[in-house]
Order: sequence, then C-alpha cells, then structure tokens
Amino acid sequence: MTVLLEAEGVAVRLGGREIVHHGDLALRAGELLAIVGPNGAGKSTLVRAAGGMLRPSAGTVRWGGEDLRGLGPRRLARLRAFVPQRPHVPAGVTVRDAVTIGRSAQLRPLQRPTAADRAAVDEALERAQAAVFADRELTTLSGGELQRVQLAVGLAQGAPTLIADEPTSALDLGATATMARLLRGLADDGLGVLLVVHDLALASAIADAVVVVEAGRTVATGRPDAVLTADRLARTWQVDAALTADPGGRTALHVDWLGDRAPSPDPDAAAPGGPPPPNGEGARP
Ligand SMILES: Nc1ncnc2c1ncn2[C@@H]1O[C@H](COP(=O)(O)OP(=O)(O)OP(=O)(O)O)[C@@H](O)[C@H]1O
Repeated sequence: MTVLLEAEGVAVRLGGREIVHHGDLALRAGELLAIVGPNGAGKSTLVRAAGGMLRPSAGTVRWGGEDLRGLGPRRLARLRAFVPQRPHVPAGVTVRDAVTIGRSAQLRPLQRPTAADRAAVDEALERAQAAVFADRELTTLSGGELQRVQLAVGLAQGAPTLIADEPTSALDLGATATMARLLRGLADDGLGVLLVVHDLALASAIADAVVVVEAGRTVATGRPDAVLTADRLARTWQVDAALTADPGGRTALHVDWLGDRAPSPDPDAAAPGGPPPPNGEGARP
C-alpha cells in the first residue's frame, strides 16, 4: 500500500514549552489510523504538526516521500484535508459557501468553480449528511451539525488523506454511527484517514491501527486489539477496563467506573494496603 504520510521523531514546542517530545506515525492509502490518548497528551498537536499546520521543532514529516518543509500551502491542500477540533466559524457564511471554499483547493487561483466542482460540493454535503443545512449560516448550527459540515468541507477538498480531530465529539449515537461508517467507507475507498478520537470502542471497531499518545510521546502502535489491552488502559488512562468485540463486530468498553482498582499515577500517593491494581501494573514492590 502507498505510504501517504510518515512522521518520525516529531517534537513540537508551543508557548515556550515542548508539548510533543517524540511522535512517530505512518499512514497508508486505504488505512484508517486512530490517534488515542488522555486529555492533554498531545494528540491534536501531533496531528497538526503532521498535517503541516504547526512547524515541528525536531523530527521529520514526509508526505508521499517528500519533506513537508518543501511543500507549499496549495500542494499541501491537495494532499490532505484537515477537519479541526474547534473550527473558526465566520459570520455571514452559509454552509454551501464554506464547502465551496473547501473545494477551492482543487481550483487554480481566480478559477471559477465548474459544474464538476459544484457536483463535488453537493456530493460532500450529501455524504456528510449536511445537505439539509446547505443554505443555513454556519453561526446558526448546533455543535453536532457543525461537525458534519466540517467533514463536508474536508471531503469537498478532494484530497487523498483526511485528518479529522475528534469529529464525533458532539454527535449523538446515531450520528456517530453514521460518521463511523462514513470514515470507514472513505478508507475502504482508498483514502488515508487519520482520526483523533477518545471513544476507544469506536476506534477499535473502525481503525486498522491505533497510535497511543501519552505525555507527548507515541508509546504504542498496532492493531486495536493488540494495543488496547486492559494493561494498556490501566497504564495510560488509569482505569480498570477492558475492550470486547463480538463476532458481529459490535465493540464495547467495560469500565469499572466506581472501583478503586486503577493504578495510582503516583505510587507514593496510593493508600497503604489498598487493593492491587489490575494486572499488577504500577504495583509497589
Ligand atoms: N498554543 C499553545 N500554547 C501552549 N500550550 C498549548 C498550546 N496548544 C496546546 N497546548 C497544551 O499542549 C498540551 C497538549 O495539547 P493537545 O491539544 O495537543 O492535547 P490533546 O491530546 O489533543 O488533548 P484533548 O484530548 O484534551 O483534546 C495541553 O497541555 C495543552 O494545554
């Protein structure tokens, strides 16, 4: 499979401190790669650096084998679409306008959209289930509606890679399932899909591989069932939990929500004589 994106040893500094210390990832055509990890671990920062929105302070990012530093904004816009976690929502812009602007990556400067471009905008609106809001202004949409529109903007761009930062965070269950099918379908159609996501059951159901980011480092990569073990959930998220999958493809995350069996992040802070953590992770000698 064609390698679309490779990031090696990426570090990113923001606000005077290093946020990402070491990020490695590779994305191939036809692959859905999920980036998972706790709040503040550096997932968004890593994918923004990989997508060329932030400049790494160390390491390399290559798109189609070419160093990111040699790619101008127009080339980059044709290589990848980015669906941000917190989009800028300008006043007075309709959904169709926004998606048409997304399409402009495929146009030469000052070129007017053709009938094919307008068809691509319509198709993106349909696929993201945003056509029903096409004539509404962005500022009038709910959070979930806006997420679907953002995906439509990304799809209209027509790039072979889609990077989406938590595209389901504001969606209800049905809309999440629709988004999951859409993202998986895009990968099955040959796109590379890089997804930042907190829902581990969803990630394990749709991703070919997951990358775990913890405290600014990519600490594990591989098939979801091989990586998202109870041991990993305890170590990285400090919970006693297990992911299960049934033969029909339904996945579930079983969490001991109220238990106190998760390992303490600070072994010295653990209650003396408290129950042991799962799998012995973090146990004191
Ligand atoms: N511009 C910035 N200046 C300073 N610190 C920043 C900046 N952007 C992000 N950070 C910090 O970097 C850390 C990583 O942020 P990032 O958004 O990459 O994490 P994340 O893993 O995507 O988190 P979440 O799951 O909560 O969205 C956080 O502690 C955040 O506060």
